[in-house]
Amino acid sequence: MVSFDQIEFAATPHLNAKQDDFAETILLPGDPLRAKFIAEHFLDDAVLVNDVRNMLGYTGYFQGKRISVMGSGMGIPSCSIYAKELITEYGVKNLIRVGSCGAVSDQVALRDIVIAMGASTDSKVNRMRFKDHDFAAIADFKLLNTCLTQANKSQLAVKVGNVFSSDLFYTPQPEMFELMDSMGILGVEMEAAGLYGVAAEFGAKALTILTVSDHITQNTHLSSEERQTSFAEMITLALQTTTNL
Ligand SMILES: O=P(O)(O)O[C@H]1O[C@H](CO)[C@@H](O)[C@H]1O
Ligand SMILES: O=c1cc[nH]c(=O)[nH]1
Repeated sequence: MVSFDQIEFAATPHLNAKQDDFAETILLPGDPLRAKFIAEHFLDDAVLVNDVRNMLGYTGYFQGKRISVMGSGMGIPSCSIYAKELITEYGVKNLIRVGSCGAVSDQVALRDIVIAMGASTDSKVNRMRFKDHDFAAIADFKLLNTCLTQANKSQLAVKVGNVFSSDLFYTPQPEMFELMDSMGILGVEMEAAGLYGVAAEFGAKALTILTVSDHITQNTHLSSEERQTSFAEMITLALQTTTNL
């Protein structure tokens, strides 16, 4: 029987891209089909660089700058695997999540763009990496500042603040939504706190930009087709941000 150590991976257990296939900056949507959509509609000369588990990853150019985009999967464990391998095995330095989220506040509406300055969570991952203490999972200031400057320049309204990264999409604690609203949570999603923890642990910069696809407390939703295709403003904001890094 062949042991795990004896298996020769093309690159990592989860990525079959060649050493310099990824750019220094990568956009990370949860959905690999959103990565394909971004590559096909927003990048020039995009080539597929990863297809392990159909977690499609591409590298191309935006306004002449080399940029990658890849799905990260759903949830902190999946996103953490890809973020860690991209940083430590491929030298990726800037990771920008472009995701969807649910809103819990009447001050936040469907299609709003939320930038996660920080991410609260019910996940234990950052306590695992921080000796059981509370680690403040925050965006990299340079990425955040560059993104906000770009949003202002584009006259694009964004909401900036705290989000909640949940381990369970189907939560057994719906009473949390009211508390989240009262504590200023702008959106509920499933990766930001983990992505920020991985970036801190392995020395990279990370930012999360979200589009509100569901209003949890108002029970309104974008269709799945809209979720995949209607995030143009957020994607453009993320890509324009990368040109100023
Ligand atoms: O649209 P994405 O980026 O996948 O983000 C959100 O959507 C998924 C849940 O439907 C979770 O991954 C959550 O974080
Ligand atoms: O995690 C998520 C993502 C989108 N919408 C939600 O309600 N939750």
